[in-house]
Amino acid sequence: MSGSVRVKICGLRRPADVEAASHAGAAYCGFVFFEKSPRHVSVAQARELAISAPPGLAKVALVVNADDATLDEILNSVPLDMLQLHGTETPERVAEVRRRYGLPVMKAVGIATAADLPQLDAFGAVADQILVDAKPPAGADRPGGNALAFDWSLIAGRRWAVPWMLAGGLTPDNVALAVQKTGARQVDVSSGVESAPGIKDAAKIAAFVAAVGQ
Ligand SMILES: O=C(O)c1ccccc1NCC(=O)[C@H](O)[C@H](O)COP(=O)(O)O
Repeated sequence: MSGSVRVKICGLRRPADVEAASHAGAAYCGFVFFEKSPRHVSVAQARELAISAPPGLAKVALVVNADDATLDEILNSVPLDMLQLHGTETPERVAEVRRRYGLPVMKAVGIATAADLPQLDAFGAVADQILVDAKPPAGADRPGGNALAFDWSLIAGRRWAVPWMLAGGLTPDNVALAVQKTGARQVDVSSGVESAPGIKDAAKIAAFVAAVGQ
């Protein structure tokens, strides 16, 4: 188990990944609906993965600027516990998605400098959770999952109105320090538990969750 710090393993693509996340003691698993990502899953794949998830492992759909038709298609097929909005969605859109689907919504906010921090307050006022992630590097072809950490001292000691998760470049080797420096009670990882982009590694997942619990 991960002590009192909850872990989300994002970008799962195979039933064995779901099993590995659950076995390690993760609290959440994430499915990426973004075609340019090496972690992209179809609605049919996500349905199979979600159905295989045991009770206690919350299933999160990660979408990027998804319209209602896309969300309808996902939610009509895939049993989910949370939506993660990882694009340039506005606070108004976050509120609209919460109202329309009745599921908790986590909004990802990219951080690079102190100038990005007010976004956390803005989304903390409308979302159920916020994901405090690294801002993607210039020219990146995806808005997250870039194995990039931000300066954790920017958020040390800060708190928001809703629960939050730390993400961005976390690995089994640095996650304990990240938790210590930021006070995070939830962490999210994708690249740091892979053997290659899009290929989750069960041993790294287990090592990550164990490192969080130390
Ligand atoms: O993982 C992707 O490919 C991805 C694509 C589009 C939007 C978000 C994406 N990933 C987000 C995450 O998996 C994490 O929530 C977060 O960004 C941390 O990723 P990493 O630095 O790889 O651990």
